[in-house]
Amino acid sequence: MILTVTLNTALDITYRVRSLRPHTSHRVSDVIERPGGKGVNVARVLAALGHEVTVTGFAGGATGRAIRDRLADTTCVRDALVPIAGATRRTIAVVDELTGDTTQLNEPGPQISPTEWDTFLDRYAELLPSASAVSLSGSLPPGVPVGAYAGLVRSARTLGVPVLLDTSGEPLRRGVAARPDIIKPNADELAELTGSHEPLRATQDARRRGAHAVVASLGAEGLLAATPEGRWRATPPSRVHGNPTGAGDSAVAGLLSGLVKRLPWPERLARAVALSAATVKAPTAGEFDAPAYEELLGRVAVTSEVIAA
Ligand SMILES: O=P(O)(O)OC[C@H]1O[C@](O)(CO)[C@@H](O)[C@H]1O
Repeated sequence: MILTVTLNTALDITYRVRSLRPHTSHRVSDVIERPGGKGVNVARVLAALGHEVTVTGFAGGATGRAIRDRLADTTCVRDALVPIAGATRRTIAVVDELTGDTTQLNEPGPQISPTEWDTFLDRYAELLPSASAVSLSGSLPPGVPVGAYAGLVRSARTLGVPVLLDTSGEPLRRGVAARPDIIKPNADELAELTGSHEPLRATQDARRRGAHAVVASLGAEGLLAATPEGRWRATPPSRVHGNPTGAGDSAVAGLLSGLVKRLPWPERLARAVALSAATVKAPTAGEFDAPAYEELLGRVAVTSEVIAA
């Protein structure tokens, strides 16, 4: 099975409004709720691709219950979330129907006690030996140590389980130093990590800091990868309009799926870009449009990248 870790799970709420304008009140035309947090989205996409997935992290309160009830209905996804006293957060994505733009509001998440953190570490240690790969995704809720991902990366590497890290800021900086197999920062996260706003050089720099492979998500421009086997750029055939929430998580699912199937890097990247674009096309955060994925897959351009001297 593939293990996805979401320490800060969320009940993702998507609101559609006619036109979003600050300092005014809005009538919401449509509300959709779904289990979220980055690793939960990764799990859902992996399951849709036919993989067996186990989800771990924390869940509590009515929001946590809602997530667990929905996960129970998701084929191929096993719930191994650790119960907590606090309540799982909500995130709100507001979709502006006129422009198609999305505004995202993410709550910080519940306080995690030292005992709850220890319980999670025991659960992770139990699950790791049967995982073919693990993803560590998203922000850390209050109370979880800032070096948490670094420790989780080290445990996976000790057991020889390939580990992908998708986070930001100091948890990313420390996690990279623990030498994960793959990181998937967006352009801002990569620039913050390396101090470089030139993505190709920044991906190389992130590798020098410890990541074996770096796959940067560059929005509409697709993915840029620096790996031990080479450097590639993977671009969707045309600009896709829609809700980008969860597009990065779908890219992570594509990379993990390709990893466990031992596909060559260019094929992994093509899948990741097609899944990401098909997620933007789907109306709800964290879902992908399956026919669009099949159609886009053959039309993603993957080209080798050379760094100018
Ligand atoms: O953990 P964060 O970085 O706050 O991200 C969480 C959010 O990101 C998303 O996964 C989209 O990538 C949403 O589902 C939402 O839950």
